[in-house]
Parts: sequence; structure tokens; C-alpha cells
Amino acid sequence: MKAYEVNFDGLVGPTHNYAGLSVGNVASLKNADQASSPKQGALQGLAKMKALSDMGLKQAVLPPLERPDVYVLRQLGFTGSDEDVIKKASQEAPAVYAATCSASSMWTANACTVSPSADTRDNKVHFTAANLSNKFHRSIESPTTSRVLKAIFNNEQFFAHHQPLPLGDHFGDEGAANHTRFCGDYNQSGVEFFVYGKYAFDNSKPAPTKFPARQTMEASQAIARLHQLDPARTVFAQQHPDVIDAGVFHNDVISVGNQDCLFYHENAFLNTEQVLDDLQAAFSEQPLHFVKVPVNEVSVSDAVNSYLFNSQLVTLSPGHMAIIAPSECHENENVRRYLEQVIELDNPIKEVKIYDVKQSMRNGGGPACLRQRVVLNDDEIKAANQSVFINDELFSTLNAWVEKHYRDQLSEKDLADPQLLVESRAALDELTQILNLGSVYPFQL
Ligand SMILES: NCCC[C@H](NC(=O)CCC(=O)O)C(=O)O
Repeated sequence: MKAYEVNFDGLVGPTHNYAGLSVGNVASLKNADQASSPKQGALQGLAKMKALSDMGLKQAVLPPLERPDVYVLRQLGFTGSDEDVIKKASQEAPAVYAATCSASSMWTANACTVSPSADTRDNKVHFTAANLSNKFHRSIESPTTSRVLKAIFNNEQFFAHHQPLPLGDHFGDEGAANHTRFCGDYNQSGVEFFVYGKYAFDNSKPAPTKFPARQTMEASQAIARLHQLDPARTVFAQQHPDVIDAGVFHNDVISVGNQDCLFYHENAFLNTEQVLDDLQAAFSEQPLHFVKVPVNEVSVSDAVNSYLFNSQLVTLSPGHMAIIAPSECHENENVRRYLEQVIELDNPIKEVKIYDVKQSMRNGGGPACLRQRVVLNDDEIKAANQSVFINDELFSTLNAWVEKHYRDQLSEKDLADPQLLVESRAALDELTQILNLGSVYPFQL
């Protein structure tokens, strides 16, 4: 049966803003306190989804979360009506309040890790929502994310859902941003590749010293166990601690894989030769294309500033891949030059397509952060919720929905406006109907 890589992009939420919440993420800190445009952000994201769908790729959408999260604020001792909670929290604990307003669920690469049915022992598609333990504003995403995933992949015959790993630093899990998969055709069994930043239970191992390693080796192994992966077809590798300290907070900021191709920066991994050997040994059916970007052509800082590796690497026809890159890649001379060359080399990457996702980029999220890849075969696609798949009609409905509900501009002081929650709930209530999700948000339960 035929299978496809379906990109599930996160819809940018009505509270999208820049609050400088992510230590270790250069863009997030640099742009803290700038005004954002939730409307522009959502429209940019939708335009990218439409473009990929027009390329013949399967494209779907994941909804934003309810923000500000007044339920978490209540858990933290703020009382009264929702309006009281917002007023008190924004005045008495502005930093905590800002964290509960983040639209960070838009980066759906971090929503979960997915293993396709071709890789799992019980032949189901496995989902584990990421606990995102390392950052408070992200650690509150998983309860609703889990409900949304269950509402979309709602059929026990095909889909298995796991709880997020236990919260806390030891099992810090950032989802698919640190996970990629190699395969022949998408319907064939693949090799799953997990990249972690540190060992949680062994302090003698190398680890970054300046910025946090968000994903642990132990978390990656737990996901592989839960997803019933074949150990002979699973590879674990450590991200180089120096690149984490240079602002590479997820592996998808320094490498991306698709089918038989790994596009990676020379400095991405510890013990790179071993990592490549392990991948090739596990993927014994055919030679992999290892497309190495040399540090003397693109420095780690060029990679972090341009988000070259946070591109999507997609297959447009057999053996013909395109890099879907953010426009920042054209603004960086070295990266622009490299991209002109890479399509001339002997590898499957034949095209570069540039998209403007600047609203997301200013918080450190490029095209790859904005999507969760879910490999599904024909039966699994039929078993999933049909209303989330992008077609011309849904695209125009969602554009109109954004135009109707979203603000043009949002600054820090606007976040404290209780009306923002009222507007967001109205928007999300309508969205659950458009996407046929049932009740998934706390205000609907
Ligand atoms: N995969 C891309 C994730 C980007 C995300 N940025 C943020 O949460 C920044 C939010 C802010 O600073 O307002 C993060 O660091 O996890």
C-alpha cells in the first residue's frame, strides 16, 4: 500500500508574541519585547502550507492552544474570574504571565514524536506528545496537544497514543525536532534516528556548559521503547555540545534527513564518523547520501542565523528532493552561495524554494519547526480526521478565519488585556468546528 509523508503544520496562534522565553535560542532572546503580528504570522504559515500542498505534497494543519493558560495561573494561586486572574498575574508576576501567553505550540515539530506503522512491532502509528520539560512555557503544552492528536488520529486499530514522558530534566523530550527517519519508499520500514543533547544519568559524559541540552539520551531511548522500534533499526547519536552552546537548541537547527538523504553540518554531531557508520549499518538496504555542509563554507553561526538546516527536505518525485528554506537563507551570503552549489552536486537535492516565515523565525522557528511529519499509508489517512487536510477550500476558510479573529499587532502590554482571551476562545471555538475536532480546549471541557 502506498504511504506518504504528511506535513502537519502548526497554525500560528492569536497570542503569537516575542517574550524572550527560550534561553539558548538566539532569536528568541534577541527579539524579546518586539511587537509581533499574529495575523501576519498565521498568514505566512498558511501560505507555506498551501505552497507545499500545491507541490503535490500531503499537507494538514494542527490547531493552536488556548492562551493565556488561566488554568495554569490558577494552579499557581491566582484566583477570581478569568479577568481577575489575568489582571493579577500580569501585574504581580509579569514573567510568569508572559510564559502562559506563548503561542509556542505553533512549532509542531516539538509537539510529539511519531513512528510510522512500517517501523513498529504492532504495525500501528505511534505518537508520544513531547513533555518539553526544559522551558516552562512549553512544558504546559502537552495536555491539550495530546487531546488534539487523539482527536485527529482517533482509531485504535491504526493509532497508538502514549503519555508524555515524566516531567523534569532527566526525561526532557522535545519531540521530532531531535528525530528523523531514513527509508526507501515511505511505505517501507525505516531507520529511526534520535539525537540527544546530554546523558541525564551520567555526569561523566560530555555536555554543553553555557546553554541547556533539552533532550536527554534516556528520553530518546524511552521513546524508542514505547514505539516498539526494532533496536537494529534505531540509531542514537549525541549532538555536539559546542553547537548547543552556539545556539543550536534542537538538532533540527543543524541537520535534516529525508528518505535516503542526511543533510547535516560538519559540526553537528559528536563522533560524526561513528554516527554515519551506525546509520549506514542500520540502513543496510542501500547507500545513504550524506550531504555534509563544511564549516569553512557555512559556519555554525551562519547556520544559526539563517536556519539553513531548519529547512524542510521534501521529495517532489522519486530521487528529486527540494529544500524548503526560510528567506533568511537568501539574506546570508555564505548560505546563499552554498545553496546555489548544493543543487549542482551529486545528491538528491535538486531545488531550493524560499518562503517568508519571518514572524516565526524571530522566535527561532523555521519551516521545519513549523511542521510535524507523519508518515501515513492510504488506510491510515482514511482513518484520520479528514477535516484537517489542506485543500483550496480549507485554505481559504482558514485565511478568512485569521482575518476575522486575529490582531494585526501585539506588544507586551496587549497581552495583559483580558479581551485577548475572549477573542482567542471565540476564534478557537470556531476553529474546532472548522476542523471537526470536538471539544479539545479546556474552556470547552
Ligand atoms: N522548534 C523551534 C522552537 C522555538 C521555540 N521558541 C520559543 O518558544 C520562543 C518564545 C518566546 O521567546 O516568546 C523554542 O525555543 O522552543
